[in-house]
Amino acid sequence: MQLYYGKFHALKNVDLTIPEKSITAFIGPSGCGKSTLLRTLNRMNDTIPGVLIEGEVVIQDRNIYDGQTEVEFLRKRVGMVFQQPNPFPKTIYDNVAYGPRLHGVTKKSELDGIVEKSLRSASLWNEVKDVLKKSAWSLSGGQQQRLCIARALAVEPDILLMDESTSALDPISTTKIEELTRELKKSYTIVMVTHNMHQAARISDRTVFFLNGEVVESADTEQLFRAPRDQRTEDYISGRFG
Ligand SMILES: Nc1ncnc2c1ncn2[C@@H]1O[C@H](COP(=O)(O)OP(=O)(O)OP(=O)(O)O)[C@@H](O)[C@H]1O
Repeated sequence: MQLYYGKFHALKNVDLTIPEKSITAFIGPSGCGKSTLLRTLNRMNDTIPGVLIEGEVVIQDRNIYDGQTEVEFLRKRVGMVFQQPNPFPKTIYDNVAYGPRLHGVTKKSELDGIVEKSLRSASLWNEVKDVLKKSAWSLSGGQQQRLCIARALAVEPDILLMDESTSALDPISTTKIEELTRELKKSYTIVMVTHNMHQAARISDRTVFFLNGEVVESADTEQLFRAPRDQRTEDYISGRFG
């Protein structure tokens, strides 16, 4: 596929397959198009004026740019977690219940179940189970980020997009989210953008290296870091630029 911001050709001939139930990391220097591609996977670029996308992005046998796929379909199938934790100014409970309520779940017992399950999946339940009615903003940054993960999981997506989701966090919170991500890949397909090559090497199964809007190399993480095929990948991972 191709993506243009006006005249600027931001993604060039991107042809990728992202395996299910595994972690794929996008790496590359600032401005190479990692976040643009991530946002293409849930059509978050739709709202940016002047964006033109050519080609197909296929999720579960559907080209999400076919003109028929509703954004609602994507919002349910594809969850996203951002760089800065961004819980709503609501209680912990209401943050997690937000998506299910939007999708029509009203029964309290059902919502209670979803909230507990999602918070457990995000490894946050034990820390918050007694303070569910407290404001989400009373949590630490790392807890807020796990709450955002719980909020994303509450609508039972298949795919979880993470855009530098640990870069605003301290090392302990980062480790927690990395461990959590490893656990989540058993049930979800995870695509993450990271500036941190060590993080990609530590937790991802596949790594895609971008440069100037192009995919230079896409390979099993272990292979890409041990024996990159392209000289530019080698230069980047050995710290010669970026
Ligand atoms: N809304 C926009 N309008 C115009 N150009 C944009 C827009 N968003 C991104 N770009 C340009 O597209 C290119 C790719 O940006 P993108 O944010 O995808 O890169 P990135 O690899 O994620 O960078 P970073 O690591 O710094 O976040 C950059 O040259 C950027 O300036």
